[in-house]
Amino acid sequence: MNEKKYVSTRGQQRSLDFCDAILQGIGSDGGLLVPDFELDQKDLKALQHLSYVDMATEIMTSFVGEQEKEEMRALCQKAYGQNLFPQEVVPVKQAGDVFIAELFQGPTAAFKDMALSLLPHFMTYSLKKKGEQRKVMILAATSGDTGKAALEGFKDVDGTYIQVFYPVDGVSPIQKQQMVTQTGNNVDVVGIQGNFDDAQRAVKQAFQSSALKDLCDEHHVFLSSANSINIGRLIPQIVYYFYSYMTLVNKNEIRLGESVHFTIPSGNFGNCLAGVLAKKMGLPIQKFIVASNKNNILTDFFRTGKYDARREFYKTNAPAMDILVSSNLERLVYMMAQDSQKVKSYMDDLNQNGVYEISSDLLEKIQDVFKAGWLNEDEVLDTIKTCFEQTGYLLDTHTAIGYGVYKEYQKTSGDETKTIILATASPYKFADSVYKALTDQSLSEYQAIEAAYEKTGVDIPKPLVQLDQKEILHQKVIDKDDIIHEISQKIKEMSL
Ligand SMILES: N[C@@H](CCOP(=O)(O)O)C(=O)O
Repeated sequence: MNEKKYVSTRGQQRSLDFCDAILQGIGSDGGLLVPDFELDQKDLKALQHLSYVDMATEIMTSFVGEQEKEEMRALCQKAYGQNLFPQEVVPVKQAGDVFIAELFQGPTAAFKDMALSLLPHFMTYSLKKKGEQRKVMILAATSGDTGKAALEGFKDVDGTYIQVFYPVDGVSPIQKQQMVTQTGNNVDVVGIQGNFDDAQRAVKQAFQSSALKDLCDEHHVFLSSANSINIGRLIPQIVYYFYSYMTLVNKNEIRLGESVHFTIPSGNFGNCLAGVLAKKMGLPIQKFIVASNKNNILTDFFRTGKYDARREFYKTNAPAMDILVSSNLERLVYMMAQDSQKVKSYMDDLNQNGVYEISSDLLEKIQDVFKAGWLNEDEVLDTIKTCFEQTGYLLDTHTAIGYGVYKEYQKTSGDETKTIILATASPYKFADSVYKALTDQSLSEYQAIEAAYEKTGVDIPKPLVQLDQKEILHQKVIDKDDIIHEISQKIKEMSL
């Protein structure tokens, strides 16, 4: 009997085992699935010298059950032990007095690869375990990085079809080119006139739509998600918290058991939530420093307890974080409050009125562990320049936000606790902004890649080399209100 069960943050979903949780992707009540069991306390000493594959195996097993450990090992080996990542899956570099965990060494040069190289294996594993005969249609909303990583992960995977929606004017030119040139016989990439929140909202609605459910049944298809709403996206992300921590231990930068801070550039909040799970599993994380761009709704939330989405949406030079409805905050509130009724009423408030406010005792608990801050676009560019000049480390626009927010925290608090910043993407994915930051000159995206390389000597990730030469295969752009229709069209085509 598998005792690792998952329930919804909103309390109205029967409990599911790991495979059903992965396949279903989201709670049937619109909530997000969370573990309904005490998380294993990991023995840090036993993890200290493990390879990435072995560490991932240990962590995954905690969420599936000991009896499936060897199967987990085989999946982790496929994801991290072959040729998708370099030998050092997550290098931890030093930039001045901070440590930077480079999560962008995978096939699409963004941290989403850390989970999306494993999620497709979870998915096929679960399809098989459940004897599922239907095809799964994976939906993803993206503000730039998830889309490409999900496409790359799921392309040509048997039994799956993937459809990605991205804001046509809301991602970097490189991110867009990565998606619209995607090959594979089961992929669909659709631009929308709208923003990420529009795409995410429609995708969430698709899961709740009884008309779509009927259509799916008729065509022997079911829906799942490649976004961090799927618990299968979060679990693999726990591993790099442990791994980067152990790298510092093994380099004698910290003692085993010493507390550290993590700084996380945040949008949909999945990256941070994985850290919260790592902390619950015994990783000595003292604080999470949550970094935002001008869409600073998370900063306001952590400072005031009020989540107010009734505000202007900005397009910024850190587009992957251009998000106002940060899905995984729901999981955090659930985990801190342990009260699904409360979560449901907050989410009802958010959906109906665009705002909710948590109780003061809950805020106090959250503020014990979370600090938050944000940078505007000029500050992002200044930070890239200063960091490069002072340390020689080249940040992308999102990681620069993490770096800048951390530096401000360090200055104002005087807190010198060792800190790891999660680097979420290669600087070359945002080359025009990065080049502008370094030189104050504007170049087109592809010229900026070359020029930034000339200036810094930082290697250009292979997947971005000659990206501009690739054939454009996906040109479709639709209105944000037509997303559900587009999904239904694809369901019909899938069974042809
Ligand atoms: N920043 C993301 C937005 C979606 O986040 P996810 O972690 O829920 O997939 C992106 O780059 O698409």
